[in-house]
Amino acid sequence: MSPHRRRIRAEEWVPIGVNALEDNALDVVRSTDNRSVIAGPGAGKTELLAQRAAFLLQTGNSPRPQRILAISFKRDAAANLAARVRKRCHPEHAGRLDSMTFDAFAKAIVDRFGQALPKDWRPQPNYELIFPFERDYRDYLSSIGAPPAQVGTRAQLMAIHAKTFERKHLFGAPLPEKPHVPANAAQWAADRYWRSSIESSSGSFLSFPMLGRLAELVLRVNPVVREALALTYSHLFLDEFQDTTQIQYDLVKTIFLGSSAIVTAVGDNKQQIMRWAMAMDDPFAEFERDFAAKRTPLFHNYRSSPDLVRIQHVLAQALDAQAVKPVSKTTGTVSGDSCAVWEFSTPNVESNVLAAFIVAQMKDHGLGPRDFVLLVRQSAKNYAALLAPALANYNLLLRNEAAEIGKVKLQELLSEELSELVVRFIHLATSERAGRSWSECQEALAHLRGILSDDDAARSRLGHEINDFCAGLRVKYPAPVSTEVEAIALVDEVLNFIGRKDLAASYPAYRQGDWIDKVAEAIALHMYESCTKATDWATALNIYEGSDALPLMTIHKSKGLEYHTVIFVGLDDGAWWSFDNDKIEATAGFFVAFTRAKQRVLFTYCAKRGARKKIDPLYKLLQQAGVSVVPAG
Ligand SMILES: Nc1ncnc2c1ncn2[C@@H]1O[C@H](COP(=O)(O)OP(=O)(O)OP(=O)(O)O)[C@@H](O)[C@H]1O
Repeated sequence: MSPHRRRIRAEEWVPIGVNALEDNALDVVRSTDNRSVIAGPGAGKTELLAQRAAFLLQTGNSPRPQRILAISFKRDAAANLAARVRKRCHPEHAGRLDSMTFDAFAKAIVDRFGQALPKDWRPQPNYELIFPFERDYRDYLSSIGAPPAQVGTRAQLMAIHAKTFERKHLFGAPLPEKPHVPANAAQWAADRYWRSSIESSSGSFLSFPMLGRLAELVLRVNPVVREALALTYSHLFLDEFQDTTQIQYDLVKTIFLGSSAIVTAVGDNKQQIMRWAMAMDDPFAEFERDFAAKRTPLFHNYRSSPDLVRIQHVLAQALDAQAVKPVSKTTGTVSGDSCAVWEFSTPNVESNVLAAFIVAQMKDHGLGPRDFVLLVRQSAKNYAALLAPALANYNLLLRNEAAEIGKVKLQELLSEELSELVVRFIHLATSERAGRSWSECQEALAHLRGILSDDDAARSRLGHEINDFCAGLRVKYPAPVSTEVEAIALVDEVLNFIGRKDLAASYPAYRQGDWIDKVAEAIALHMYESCTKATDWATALNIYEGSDALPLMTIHKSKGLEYHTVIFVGLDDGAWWSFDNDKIEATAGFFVAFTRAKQRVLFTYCAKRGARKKIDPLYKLLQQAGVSVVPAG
């Protein structure tokens, strides 16, 4: 049944696309107060948010013209939530959900209102985004010389750990309206850091944590803007709330605390894997206190088979002794062990055995390449170098999601609006039957150009324009491009047709700096790469989107995703070298990786890559759960 626009009475509303929701989930979907939902993996937390959006939009509980703001951690999680809502709601309803990442949200605020910041904090509008690492802070501290004598000494400066500098001194507290007069060496260094990032002679250089703090400040000192923003939203959803940083939480508080927006925060403490990136110790407790939110647990697991849920529970208890065992709502469909550690003599043998196994499983269970994921702890590129040729022997493509294309990560590139639009237009121009693409392209352009759905004349003109453009493109590019120059020209042509100005007007990220050019460059590079492996456009676009490629990614990138089979390559000290630094976070990472699987989890071990002494606790947990270690080649 296609979703309709008509308002549904709240009493008559039923969940869409799933058979049922557990009682607590339904209670949260219909709730009118602030809630925190803490539940294990696969409990349907993201699904609950999608259902709640549908409920609020379809019943009018989120009254027009107000909107719903959903904040996720990753671009694909944000896109996934929006897609689930689009699938279930009429476009006019789905269009009132703004689903984005925290970073995008903060950046959009600074991009829109940054010039209203107090002078000392006002960045140049064409600031550049930077991504500093711990070593950059270390280098900075050792490069800035000695503070003035009345403030402190160089020895005091050198005693500050780079992490403490970042967490406490740079971003630990909301920014004051006027910069502090530094009282000690750390404050002096932090103040200089901010000053040089904002006022350097070569422009402003801002990281996402800086944008978060600036966004909070601009709204705090401009109450009218803050109120307008708060009033825009009737409801706020916060997904993966366990990984919220103080910066993000302060921003949420400044905008929404005391506003009429109703907040729903969902997450799982056991999946907290971003403490290294400044996640708060216990964001749920603070949220419940500040927003008087009621905690509501969920008890089902809709993702994993009963046997995997049993093993997951052993891991869960290592992270939280009070964890309640969830009830699996699916059935096991694979024969043999649903989890094992496979030992290999060399990484080469490992790659070949895994490739053969995946191909056989695809055949046996009618699966596609994207039902599998190859997870690694880090250095995905090194693993890809071995695994890709082994898979290629079976005509399987590997897609390293962490690969950098120009200045953009592949995983990010593919969820860029511009990338999606360019692919749609090329598809429309180059395929014989592209009925759905045609209406998608028309819809997207009408939206960008502000053409209303009932303006028939403008829509018809737009239709002709699209047809003419695509006909021209078809003549110019009958086959996949064969040079990088050609790819750049093609992307440029499509981009100009879509309209840089209209894109910038609709998407703040494309308004700022040269991000749109970086994305366009990455699209062209990736398009060229994809074309080199194809003889026709359909195949080239397929390769571009990776719909038929097996994904390889780090644990961190796998958050929120799910696969039939998870293969974790390299359960050894080499990959988990920092295990001793934060055992809890490392175990949480292990838990996240494990819980992405619906039916099977395989770990691989190869002595050539490292011992398994440091991570013995992980092996012990598997042993405790009855998981066997077997020689596999
Ligand atoms: N009520 C339900 N009935 C059937 N399937 C469901 C239900 N709720 C969720 N699912 C399915 O279960 C899977 C897990 O749901 P979801 O991704 O929302 O879980 P989650 O709690 O956010 O997981 P995680 O924290 O592990 O990322 C998805 O495939 C989803 O479509």
